[in-house]
Amino acid sequence: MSKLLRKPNLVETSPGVKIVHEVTSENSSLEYVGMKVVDLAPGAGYKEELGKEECCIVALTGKINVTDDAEIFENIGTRESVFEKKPTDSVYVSNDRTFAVEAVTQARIILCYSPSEKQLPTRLIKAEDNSIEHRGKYNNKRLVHNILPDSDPSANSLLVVEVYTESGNWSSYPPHKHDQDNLPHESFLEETYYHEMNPRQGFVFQRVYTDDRSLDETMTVENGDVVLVPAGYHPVAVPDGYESYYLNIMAGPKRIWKFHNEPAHEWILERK
Ligand SMILES: O=C(O)C[C@@H](O)[C@H](O)C(=O)CO
Repeated sequence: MSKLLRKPNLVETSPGVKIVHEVTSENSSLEYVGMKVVDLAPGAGYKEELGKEECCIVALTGKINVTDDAEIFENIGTRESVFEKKPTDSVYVSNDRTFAVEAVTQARIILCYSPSEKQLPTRLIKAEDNSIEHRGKYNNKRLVHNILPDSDPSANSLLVVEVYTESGNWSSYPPHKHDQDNLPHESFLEETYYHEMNPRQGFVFQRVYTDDRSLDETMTVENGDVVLVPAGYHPVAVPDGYESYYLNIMAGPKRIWKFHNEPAHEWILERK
């Protein structure tokens, strides 16, 4: 059984609140990245007291209200399905604060965590604040919504991004890694992938492998699955007929996304 692939496992913790995924430093090998995927029925509430970790609350689908006890952000969230392919709203909350989320409509939220010591202001990251990128050509085309890129100083460690890969295309490709603290050449960042497919019965393949192949897993990933990337290259291949969406959370000792392409496959980028 794969150590890196997590299937949705819905646990109802209170009426209308279902934890779909929970990745922590206790139940995984990750030290810098944690995540929760939470489903909320209309009117249901989820509250958390953060310790020494920061959190980015992504309104993946549906509408929610979010408060950190000082500010309230009402009716945030922009889409019913991620495949509407429009950016959504998120809220950054710093360590040692409390936050509460209330669902206005049926909602799925993703809570992205990383260890953090220094308090920063709570921030509403509006959908229109996301920078949008179209990357790649031929069968390497993808659409990116940058929620918390390294150019945005709102967080201490967290980097959060959404990626759409077209049918029959590849992403995180040519294969790249960021598992060495060796700037300016490469940064060390752990990563998680939360995947969805359209139509939902689709699947993608994701390979996670290191140069020495001490880690080398190729996974069949289905709708709602999470893949952990503690180290190594992590390309995604999408079959014909299906579109892929994933949300990446990255964090490490330095908040810089500097990746290293696998030299054998870098020529992909040189094509005219
Ligand atoms: O551009 C892409 O294909 C997306 C990836 O860069 C993805 O966000 C990732 O692997 C980050 O390290």
